Formats: sequence, C-alpha cells, structure tokens
Amino acid sequence: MTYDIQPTASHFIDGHYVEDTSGTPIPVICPVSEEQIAIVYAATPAIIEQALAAATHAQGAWAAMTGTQRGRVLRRAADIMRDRNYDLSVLETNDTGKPLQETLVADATSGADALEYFGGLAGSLTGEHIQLGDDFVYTRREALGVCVGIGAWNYPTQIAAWKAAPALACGNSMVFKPSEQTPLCALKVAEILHEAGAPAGIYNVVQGMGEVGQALITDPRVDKVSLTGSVPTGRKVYAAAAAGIRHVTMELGGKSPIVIFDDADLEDAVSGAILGNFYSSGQVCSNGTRVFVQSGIKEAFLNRLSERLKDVKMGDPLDESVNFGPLVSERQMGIVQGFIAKGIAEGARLVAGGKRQGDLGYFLQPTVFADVTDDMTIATDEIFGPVMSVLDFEDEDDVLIRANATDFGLAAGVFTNDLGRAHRMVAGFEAGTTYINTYNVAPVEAPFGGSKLSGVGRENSKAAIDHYSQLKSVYVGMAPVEAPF
Ligand SMILES: NC(=O)c1ccc[n+]([C@@H]2O[C@H](COP(=O)([O-])OP(=O)(O)OC[C@H]3O[C@@H](n4cnc5c(N)ncnc54)[C@H](O)[C@@H]3O)[C@@H](O)[C@H]2O)c1
Repeated sequence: MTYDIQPTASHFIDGHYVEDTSGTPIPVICPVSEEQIAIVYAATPAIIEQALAAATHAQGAWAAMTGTQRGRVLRRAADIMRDRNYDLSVLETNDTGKPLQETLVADATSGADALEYFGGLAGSLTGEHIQLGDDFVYTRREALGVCVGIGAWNYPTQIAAWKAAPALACGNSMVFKPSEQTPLCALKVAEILHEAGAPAGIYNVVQGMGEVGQALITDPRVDKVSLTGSVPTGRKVYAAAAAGIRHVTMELGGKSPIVIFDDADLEDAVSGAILGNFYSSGQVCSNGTRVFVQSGIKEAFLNRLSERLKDVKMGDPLDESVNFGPLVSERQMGIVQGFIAKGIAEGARLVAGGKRQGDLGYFLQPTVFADVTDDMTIATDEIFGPVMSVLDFEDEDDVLIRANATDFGLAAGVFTNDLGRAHRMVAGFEAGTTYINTYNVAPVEAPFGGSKLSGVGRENSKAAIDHYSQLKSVYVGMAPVEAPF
C-alpha cells in the first residue's frame, strides 16, 4: 500500500468495502517501477451475488426519488472528486503509468464533469404529451433497472464515472467491473458517490477478469450492459447480452484516420497528430493512427513532427514536467513492439522511435512510420500504443475512400483551411466522432462513440439519456370504449 488514498479492499458493495481473499489474486503492478503496489482479489460467486442483490434492492427507491434529488448527489460527488483531484490523479498515475500532467486534467476532472453534467440534467428528464382528439398519450421516461458497466484500462476513473453518471441520473443502479489491469480508481468513484449521498447499493464495484464480466452480464436481474473495451471482447459481451435481450452500449476500438491537406495550418496539424497518437502513450481508443498527409505538405509535416518530438520528456510520470509515460503493462509493451517489428518487416520507413527506452518500466519511444501503405498491418490493426503511421495521398475523393476503408468507425479528423472541404470530409467520414482542425477532444456535452465495429450507442451528452432510460407509453381513453361485439 503506497498511498493513503489506496482503496482498503477489493470490492465496494452496498455502501462499503468488502474483501474476499478466496478469489483469484490480481496483483497491481506499477508500470514505472514494475513493482507490485497493491493486490485485489477477483470476485467470487458470493461477491457477485452480493453486488447484484444490493443493486437490485436499492434501485427502486433511487428511481422513485425526484431527478433533482438524484442530481444533487451526483453534483456533490463531482465537487468531492474535484477537491481530491490531486490524490486521485496520483493513484491513477500509479495504476496506469500515465503522466501526472495528464491525469490532473483528463481523468478525475473528466469524471467530475460527467457527474456534474448528468447531475444537472437529472431534474429535467421528462416524457411527453401527445394529444389524440379527446384521448391522449403521455410517456414516462423510466429507468432500465440494474446496469452492468465493464471498463478498459486506459481511463479507469473516467470510464467508471462516464458510465455511473448517466446511469444514476436516470434512476438505475450499477455494478461496475473495472479492468483487471487498473482496478483501483473505480473503487474511489464508488466511495465518493456514497460519501455524496448515493444510497447503499446504487453503485457497486467488483473486481475480476472476463469470467466475472460474463457472470454479471448473464444474470437475469441485469437490464443493461455498457462495455468499454476491444472489438473481440465487444462481440462476446454483446452476444451474451443478446441472449437476455438486454440493452447495450458498446464503446470499442478503432483505427481512425486524420487527413491533413496541403492548405492546413502546419503547427495545428502536427499538434493534432501528436494528440491523436502519443497522448497517454498512444493508449486512447479514438486515436488517429492513420495520418494521411497530402504530398505538398508531407516533408514539412515530417520535419516539424521530428522537431516537436525532441520535446518529449519520458521519466517518472509523477514528475509534472514529464509528458510521456510507460505503457500499462509488460504484455502491452510486447504487443506494441511486435507491431513495430511488423512495420519494419513490411517495408514502412521508420522515421522516429521504435525502441524501448531504458530497461526499467514499460517505456516505448514515440514511433513514427512514413511511406505506410493501406494494406500494411500497422495501417489496418489497432495497436493501442505510441505508433503513428503516415500515409501519402493526392486527391480528396480518393483519401476519403481510403480513410473509410476499415471495419472500425470510432473517430476521424481533417485539417484544412478550406471550410467547404472540411465539412464535405466530415459528412463523408464513416465514424461516430469527428473533428475539424483539432483532434481527440471529448467534452461531456458532446456525444462520444463509434459506428461500424467501433460500437453501439453514445456516451456523454443528452444522447446518453436515451441509452440509460426507456419510454413507457400511457394511452388515456376519454370516450366510451367501442368494441365489435
Ligand atoms: N470506444 C471507447 O470509448 C474506448 C475507450 C477506451 C478503450 N477502448 C478500447 O479498449 C481496448 C483496450 O482496453 P482493454 O485491453 O482493457 O480491452 P479488453 O477488451 O481486453 O477488456 C475490456 C474489459 O472487458 C473485460 N472482459 C474481457 N473479456 C470479457 C468477457 N468475455 N465478458 C465480459 N467482460 C470481459 C475485461 O476484463 C475488461 O474489464 C482497445 O480496443 C480500446 O480501443 C475503447
């Protein structure tokens, strides 16, 4: 236990920490020191039962509160989260390896934004009135019931809060399973929600691997499943949810394009490509890892990118001047190294990075390949590490076809000073989240999510309300009922 803020047990159920050391031990390894900083235990069937029973028991009374009352709890939780941002960020940095300069602004703060936004929205959730002559219909916007959230390891606090906030605002309860690689911060989200006044059982966290996720999804008490993870996992989770006709939100992987035209602002385009490839050491789902650069700006782009890469500062991510951290695990580092080797073997030109940095910690240099072609593995597969592929193009129509020639559809961006072209390009992109002259910004007010294999449903914004509530129609007859006999 390195920090006081460390959670005190593996699970948070029915308003308090719960331990059961008979579950499979899950060591938490710091990606910088490679040392074990904590241990949690996977949920046993008894723990899973406790969590689902608590969530089921608590949900009805929570849904019966007014939206304003529920919203007040969420907004209080947002305030607590902001007050503790520094400590939460340190915990997140230790768990994920992401630099503190990132976690201070993008994790608990983003989670707090979601709690505040959906807290504000909760009181205004309504149905509608439809007049039909003398008769009328009104709709009731009702909670779905018990929701299961399953998280990936790259944004543990953000993912936990992005799922909790709309779910709870709509009157649902939740059992959340964080990634086994980064299990700590979701426990703090649960602790804070309960400190803010969420009734016991409304938001529970249980640890474990895929089996625990499956046990949760397939339980008949569960009404909705929201996953953030890879496409292969998405297929399994969606299939399991389908057996029970459960609602789903799927936030899955991507291989997104960034298209840079000759007339783009060079500095902005380079910044966008850096944000879209190297933030969080490249472990961001919406990363624009296929960077299509028009021939007239290509050399200038690569030169300026190389210069900017000199400002990369790797090192202890708790040092606030460090801007590039390690990958989350040795396994992930190995996967990314495998892709880099493939890029070289398939003939891409390595123009920066490509190597491990030092031999302690899972640090990989930010890596840039040029002369990448559409069929190379580094241009087709999600790498989830700091590897940018630069591809050449000449023509707008052609680059749009190539940008869309992927089964993924999470994000896409365009850099150009031609407004007409910018809007034509985003209209043509087959992606859920698109950008003009910027990249990888995800404010809570805007819908976030993917099309094609990258997902189903949207997180954030008012759109998320539709994914955590359902409408009941109430037909009110005002005249005598006419029947044929
Ligand atoms: N679209 C988004 O918003 C978004 C955000 C972050 C990450 N991601 C994606 O997540 C992936 C990286 O994260 P990861 O490696 O943790 O993903 P992953 O798919 O390996 O695991 C995600 C979660 O699913 C659980 N899981 C695994 N198998 C399961 C099963 N059979 N049933 C139920 N749960 C199961 C894991 O334990 C983990 O909690 C990348 O593909 C990335 O693009 C997407």
